[in-house]
Amino acid sequence: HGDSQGNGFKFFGYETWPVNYRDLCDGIIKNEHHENSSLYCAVFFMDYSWIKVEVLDLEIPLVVFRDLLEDSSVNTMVEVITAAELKKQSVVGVVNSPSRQANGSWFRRNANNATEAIFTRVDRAMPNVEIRSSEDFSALSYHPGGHYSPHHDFLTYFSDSEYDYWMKNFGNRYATLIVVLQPAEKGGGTVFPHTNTTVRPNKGDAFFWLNMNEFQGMKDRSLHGGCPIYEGQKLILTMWIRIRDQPLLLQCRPDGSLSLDLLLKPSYSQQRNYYEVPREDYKSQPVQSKLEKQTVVSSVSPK
Ligand SMILES: O=C(O)CCC(=O)C(=O)O
Ligand SMILES: [Fe+2]
Repeated sequence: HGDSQGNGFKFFGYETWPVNYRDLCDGIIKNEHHENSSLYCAVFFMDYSWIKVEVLDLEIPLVVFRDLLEDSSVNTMVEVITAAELKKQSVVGVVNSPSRQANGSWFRRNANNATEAIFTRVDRAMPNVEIRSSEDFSALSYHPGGHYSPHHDFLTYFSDSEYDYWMKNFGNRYATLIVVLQPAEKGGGTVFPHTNTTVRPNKGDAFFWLNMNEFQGMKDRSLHGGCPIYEGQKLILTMWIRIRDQPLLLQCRPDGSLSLDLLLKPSYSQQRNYYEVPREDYKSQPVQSKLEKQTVVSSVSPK
């Protein structure tokens, strides 16, 4: 850590990065550190294969899925993106913004064998996240000098009249999943400044976090940015997952916090909607006299 690999490297949009955030980006060196150390790891068996999850932040939460994808689907996806015509990406309608320098293209989940394989694998890894509520895959390519300054994926509108198709039908951006197809040679992590964390996973890994709090407002702590690329090309797939039909936020504890079990131990809770126990079911149980005075506080009423 404390590496100065970014020293002296000026890029278009340099000034959109607070110095301490850029320093946080530069603390990560390829093949030396993947990212700041994990809090803990979990492994579960799903559909005949192991899923490995590491927790980097409990509060957002931010998790990394290791070796999620097979090389073959990653390689095919890289070929597809390389052959596609990529467009300069914009921020809130502004093309060539100093806050975002990347090229990209959208891919439907059933666009080709690779997108289908990736979608299916992500679905297996997160059975309690409804990824059918997500926008198309956003394939992004960053070259040296490319970056995306720290921002929130949660969208802010000033009135309902500004809502687009996604907002009207699927609501706001509840969570984000990023699939790493190819890390840059130098630079190009993803920084979460409020957690002091830079994620810089390897080919075939993916990471996931929530952009919304339990009141479905913006989660400040989800602030993140695509660190500047110093060498090589970074290729990722971003999946912005909308709030429609999501079980995780409904399963709040009394203090409003989120149970990570649905992410880390989903095989215990196989069925997607296992938490939706109607209150009536509790009432119809014969109540033993000893328990009579107790109130059921754990049931969550379906919305
Ligand atoms: O490039 C990155 O690491 C971050 C990309 C990002 O923030 C986004 O696509 O919303
Ligand atoms: Fe983002």
